[in-house]
Amino acid sequence: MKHTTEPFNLLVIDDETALRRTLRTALESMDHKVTEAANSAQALEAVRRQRFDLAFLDLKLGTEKGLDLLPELLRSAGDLHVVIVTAFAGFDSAVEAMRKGAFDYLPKPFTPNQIRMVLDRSALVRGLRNRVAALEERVGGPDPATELETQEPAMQRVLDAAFQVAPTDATVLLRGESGTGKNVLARALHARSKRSKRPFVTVHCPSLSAELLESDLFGHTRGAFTGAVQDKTGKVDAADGGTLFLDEVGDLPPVLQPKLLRLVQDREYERVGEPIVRRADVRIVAATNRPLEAEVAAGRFREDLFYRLNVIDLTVPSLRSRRKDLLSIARGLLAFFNRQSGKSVTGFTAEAEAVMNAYSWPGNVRELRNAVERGVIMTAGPEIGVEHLPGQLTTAPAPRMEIGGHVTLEDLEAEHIRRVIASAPSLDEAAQVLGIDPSTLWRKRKRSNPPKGNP
Ligand SMILES: Nc1ncnc2c1ncn2[C@@H]1O[C@H](COP(=O)(O)OP(=O)(O)OP(=O)(O)O)[C@@H](O)[C@H]1O
Repeated sequence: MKHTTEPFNLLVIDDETALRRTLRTALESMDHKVTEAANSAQALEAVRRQRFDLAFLDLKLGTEKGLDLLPELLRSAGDLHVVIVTAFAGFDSAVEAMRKGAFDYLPKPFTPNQIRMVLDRSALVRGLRNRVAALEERVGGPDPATELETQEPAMQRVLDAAFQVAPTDATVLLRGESGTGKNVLARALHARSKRSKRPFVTVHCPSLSAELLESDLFGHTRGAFTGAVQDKTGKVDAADGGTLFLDEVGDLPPVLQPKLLRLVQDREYERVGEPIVRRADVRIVAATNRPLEAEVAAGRFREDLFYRLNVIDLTVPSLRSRRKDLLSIARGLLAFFNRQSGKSVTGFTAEAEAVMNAYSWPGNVRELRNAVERGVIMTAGPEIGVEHLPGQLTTAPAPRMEIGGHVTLEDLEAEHIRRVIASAPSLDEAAQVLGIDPSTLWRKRKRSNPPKGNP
């Protein structure tokens, strides 16, 4: 008998050994993984140690009552589906169990077909829940169909490496300037992994205070801190079986770094206010737009955590170093904004294309996306002209400076210094990245007279 859905991780809770074995045999013949528990204590211990998709719970557990265990099970494992099993198929106990949060009810004796129907329904509900979570993730803004094809060898190497590690569970660190598409690549990695049917969950490390971020990541129990009025599961739990994406991981507050290290290293964590060790089955992908080495050198990022995250590191190239891809990405974005606005703009004028090609795109693909969106809105004709593009494309033409290009060492150094300063949080840190002391940096800046607006 084969299962019709993905293999489940199942828990069978019954005090009678013979009944556990019968159910186990039936479930294993459908290729599911089964763990047994003979009483409440064993069941609770099991759900704390690992994640189960579904538990079969007998209403009669020797001297204990399955109905008393049900709320505790659900409290310990937020999204567990609990199916009540009983020989006393009283309507009242079924109603009571469903009221307390059971997923379904199986009266004994049941057939393999009835088991299969319950599992199919559970898979359907879980699949819908994952889809809702994925859609909620996108509510922040509709996403264009991202084009991962590239004409640039450097980008192709990144994509090749990314797709090679995608099916493994290796931790990946994505580096690259802001807006280069690290988020997009993280999703593509997940989509090509064996976890693709499980959730992809993003944690924005800089967006919350340390206290809220800890609860966002790991969850909390009621009363763990002011405002924690009820138990809450965290994103590690929500990502179980899937991928946890830690965006801007360099901004993770120091107090949380040992906790993240434990998660990355041992896949263990605790909810805030609950000293119970939980196990997480997540693949970790982290992203940073700052050189983490500088954060480590400045004592703001733990070195051991850095090494744990930096197992496979991939640097997404800036848009200015992907010139050959620029117009094809722009055309893909144009098609997207046409659909969104109901317009039918056919392309860019030759002059607009020349301006786009010459511009340095410090905000990378995000800036290009905004420029194309603006162009589609502003043009009344069939094409986007220079006048429809944002002003900075023409007023601040940055020099095109490529290593190995026709550029003096002095100009190259000045441009490198300008960019490091622009991405570092302070001049001291920029000096550290550059490997010079702050006074030398100050002198060099003065000499090269960088544009105003930099820190
Ligand atoms: N290849 C692409 N095709 C179309 N759009 C893209 C592509 N790559 C990135 N984008 C778009 O560019 C924007 C920025 O991408 P993304 O958020 O992945 O960058 P990021 O490197 O993670 O940025 P940050 O470091 O600021 O978080 C998004 O709106 C994304 O949809």
